[in-house]
Parts: sequence; C-alpha cells; structure tokens
Amino acid sequence: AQPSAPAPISASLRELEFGQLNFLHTTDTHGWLAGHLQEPSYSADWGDYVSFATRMREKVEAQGQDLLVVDTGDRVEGNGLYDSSAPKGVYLSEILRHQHIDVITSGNHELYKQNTSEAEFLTTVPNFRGKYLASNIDITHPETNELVPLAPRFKKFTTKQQGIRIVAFGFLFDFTGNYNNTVVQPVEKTIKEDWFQEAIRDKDVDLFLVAGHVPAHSPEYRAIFEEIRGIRWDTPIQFFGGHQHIRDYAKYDSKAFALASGRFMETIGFMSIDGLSTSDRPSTTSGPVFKRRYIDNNLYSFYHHTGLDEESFPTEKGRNVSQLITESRSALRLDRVHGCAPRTLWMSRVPYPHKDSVFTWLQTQVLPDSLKDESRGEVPSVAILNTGAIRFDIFQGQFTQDTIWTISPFTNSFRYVKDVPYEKVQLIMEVLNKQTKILDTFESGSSLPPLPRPENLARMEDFIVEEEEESLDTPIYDMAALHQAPISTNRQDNKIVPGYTTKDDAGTDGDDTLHSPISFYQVPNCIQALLSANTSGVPETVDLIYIEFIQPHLALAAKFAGLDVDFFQDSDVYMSSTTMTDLLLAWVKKHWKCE
Ligand SMILES: O=c1ccn([C@@H]2O[C@H](COP(=O)(O)O)[C@@H](O)[C@H]2O)c(=O)[nH]1
Repeated sequence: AQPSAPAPISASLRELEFGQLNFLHTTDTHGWLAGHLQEPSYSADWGDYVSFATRMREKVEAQGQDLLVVDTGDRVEGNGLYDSSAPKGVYLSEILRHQHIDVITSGNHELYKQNTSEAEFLTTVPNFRGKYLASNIDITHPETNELVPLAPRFKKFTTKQQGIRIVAFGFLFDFTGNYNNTVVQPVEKTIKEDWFQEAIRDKDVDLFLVAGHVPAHSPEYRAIFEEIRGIRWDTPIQFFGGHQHIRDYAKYDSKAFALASGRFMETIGFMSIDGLSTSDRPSTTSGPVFKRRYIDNNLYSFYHHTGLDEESFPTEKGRNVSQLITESRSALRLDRVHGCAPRTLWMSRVPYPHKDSVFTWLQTQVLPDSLKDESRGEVPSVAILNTGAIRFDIFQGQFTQDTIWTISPFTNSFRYVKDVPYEKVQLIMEVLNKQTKILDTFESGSSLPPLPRPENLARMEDFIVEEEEESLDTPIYDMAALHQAPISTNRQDNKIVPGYTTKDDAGTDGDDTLHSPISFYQVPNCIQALLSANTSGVPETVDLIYIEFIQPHLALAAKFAGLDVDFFQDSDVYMSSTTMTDLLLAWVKKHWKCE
C-alpha cells in the first residue's frame, strides 16, 4: 500500500470458494491504482494487487487448479495518477502493465477523445499483446489512416494446469459517444459476423469467456448469451462486465453467469467454476458450479484469502510496483494541498438538496461565486450542470491535487446562449431531469450518453438507512488511529464498518467483508443555479450557461420546451476556456483555507 494509505480495519470475512478454474477481475478502475488514501476498506494499491494475483496463482496451481486475471476497461479518467500528467496517462500505463492480465478490454472512457484511444492503440494494446481483445471496436490507424481493429477480435487458448479450452471475446456496450477516430459496432450486429459465428461453432471448447465493458444485466450480454446458446446449448459461458460502477452478478441460465466488479479499485471480483469438462477429462459432476465473491481491496482481505501475512505476502514485483506508484505520485505532486474541506460532502449518501450534498454545495456556493464572464456584465444567468460531471465524494480534511481529479476529471468547459426566457429554462430542466423517459425516445436512433453518473442509473430507488442521519457529522473512520494501527488478526476486535452490502442474482452473501449498509439517494440528472440576479423575483430572460457535455441533450430538450434556439450555432464560449475542474479548484483555494 502507499505510505500515506490508512491501515485496513480487521473485519469478519466470508471465505473464497475455489474451483477448478478461478478468476480475479477488475473494472472501471479510472486511474485509482494508488488505492484509496482516505478509506481503509479500499486502501491496497496496484502493487498489492500484483502480489495478490501472484499469491493466488501459486495457491490454486499448487492444487492443480488454474487462475485467470481479467480487466474490463475504463482504466482512464478519474484520478490524478492518470489525469494530472501531460500527456495524460503516461505514468498510469507504466504502472498498469506490471499486472499479469490474461484478458483485457477497452471501456468507453478509452474512446471519448482521439488522444486517449490512440494511446490505447499505441501503448496499452502492445503492452498486453495477445491478451487485449476488441470484438467490436475499430480505430483509424494514426499513421496509415486506415480503419483497423483496435486489437484482435477474439482468441482461443488453453489453461496452464488443466488445459481447459477457452474461446474469449472482448466487447464494449453499444456506446455512441466516442470521438470519430474510432468505430464501435453495436454488439447485436457484431455477433452476426462470420468470425463470431465461426468462433461459437468451434466444438472443441470447454468455456466461452466473454469479457467486456458491458453491464452484467444488459441487452448486449443477453444478445450474446442467446446467440451462443442458439448454437451451443450446453457449453458454460462466463461473462465479466462493468460500466455501471456497481457490484453485480447475473444468472443467464444454470451454465452462464456474469460478474461485474464495481469501480475505482474498491473491488477485486473473484469467480470460480468447478466441474468443467476438458479435452481429456469429461465433467464428473452433473454440471459446472459457479461461485462469486466481491473482495474489498485492502491488505486485510488479501492476507486472509491467501493465508499469508505482512512478511510472506508481498512479492518483489508487487513491492516495486507500489514503489513506482509512490514515485509517480510524488513526481505529479498529487499530495500538494490546495485547501481543507470543513466537512464531508456526499454524492448519494444524503438526499438532494441537503447541507452535506456535493450538489447543494455546487448550486448554492461554487457556481454562484465562480461562474462569471466579465463580457456579460450584470446580465442574470442560469447555469446547468449534469450531476454525472462530478465523480466522487469530498472527504473532510485535506483537499489535494489528487482530490480535484477524483471529483472532476473531465475537460469540459462552459458555453452559453443569451436571451433565453427564464420559464423556458425551467421547462428544459424538467425535460433534462426526465432524460431516460423523454430524450432517449425523442428522435428514433438518438442515443445520448446519460446525464447522471452510472451508479445512479444502476440503482433506480432510494435506499435509506434510518439511523444514519445522526452519524453523518462523525467521520466513518478515525484516520489518525488508522495510520498507526497494525492490522489486527484478533477476531474479537472486528468492527462492522459501513460499506458494500450487495444484493445480486445469487443473494446477499457476495461481499467478502461484512459491512453495515450505507444510504443511497437518487439525485437529479441536472442541477441549476440562478446567478447574478440582483433583482428580487425571477428575471424574464437569462443567459443560459451550461457545461458543454450536455449541449446535445439541451438541443433536444429545447425542442421539447418549444424554444427556437440552435445550440450548435447560437451558443458561445463562456469564461474562455475555463473548465469545471479549474473553477472548482479556484473556489477551494479561495474558500477552504486550512487552519
Ligand atoms: O465529459 C464527460 C464524460 C462523461 N460524463 C459522465 O460520465 C458518464 C459516463 O461514465 P462511465 O464511467 O463511463 O460510466 C456519462 O454518462 C456522464 O454522466 C460527463 O459528465 N462528462
């Protein structure tokens, strides 16, 4: 772990149930390879994960079993380790490559911008040659300008110990927000292509492995499942997915399951399959048995599941990777303190509006104090921000160079349209806040990226822990104590701390660590702030300021609201090239001085 990471808290753990074939899975790590430096439950880093995968491989291979390691994309955008360097990602890709990964795929974040997808093509794909799969992504070759597959479409391989014959694919969901140097072919179309049809007709296959940046429960995975099942009624299928930032497990039939392993290096997903047939050993049981576990990413869990300790657990390579992360963070000055947050601000742990909601803080303080373009004088304005623009909670205490990227990693700046009737803005807000119901069906074929963050789309209802409200002012962890405490192995000491309490298709026993539940509240798709309105009451017309990511959504919503504005032609840059990240950082520096 990183030197400044808090020691994990000892806890009651559920055991891993190993099988003939075992998997470790990460997804949506978004640059958090240093682990969480303010949350003990997730404080292990990528170096610890390198050691963990090695020790797990040693353990299962000693039993004649196999272990495969899978990553399903969105490795970029969301943490200083990726976003703070110029060019972005140079430190991250060096760190990432040290994990032995057997199957790796791209997420949507690898494709939003031309330079990101080209870095993927020129660096990450070669770093994981033979492992990186891209079943439905093409890229314009940066030198030849030809459209070529980002990586091979699929591969067939056999496992080291038992010779289990696996055909593996690597998909991305039907993403449409990519820059025009890449092409994402819809999954439903891809699976009709000759190469896929041939691959699933291969008779010498013991398992189909579908890795992808695709939700575990999704139309895309349903389509792949049905296509394979149509040809191979009996062959086991293991899906690994992601994108929604949740822990999830989907049962497609008794021989086909999908695991999604959360977000931000909080979770190492574990799967095992027992009873697979192989070329020289037909299955002995009535059918394969699938087991899943979501491991909290911390050393307490890692030691427990490997049966090792502080001395015996780390590998030399793992230690070196942790050291490389420390050096990279230091070169990027990620611990540089810009201010001190006086209290914790939550994304979804409190309702909106609420004094401890990050969105209430933005609406009432940051946007009114900061969004001002001198060229617009005292003209009243309304600013609209999509809640998906903010990615993480802000914890009480030091606000560092790393914090700014964890909450606001995107490079969007602001635009505006003048003279918009205030009442039309309110209608537009109503439409935006019903996005999934209205905008998605407004024009056939239009499929806009969602406005809220993925966690909010995956959980459509509030989950309220009644007794939590009183404890919100108390930090979850006593950080000072955690920095010194050795990891206790004394079961008497086990505390139940708030954390994941996952419910999935296999029940409520998936998490390795027993936690108490955390409230989860829905938040709107967008929030608005009324700015520079010196008059009492509401202005008749305003400058409508918006974060540029939502321009296509606004254009559609405006039609709905009967506003005759062409947002692409009639809008202009607001505050030159100031990004949301710049705005937030400037506000923190000015208002949140450390005592
Ligand atoms: O420039 C951007 C890019 C993305 N968003 C928000 O993020 C989600 C997608 O996040 P995933 O991690 O891929 O699930 C998108 O729907 C937006 O809500 C953004 O606001 N600005």
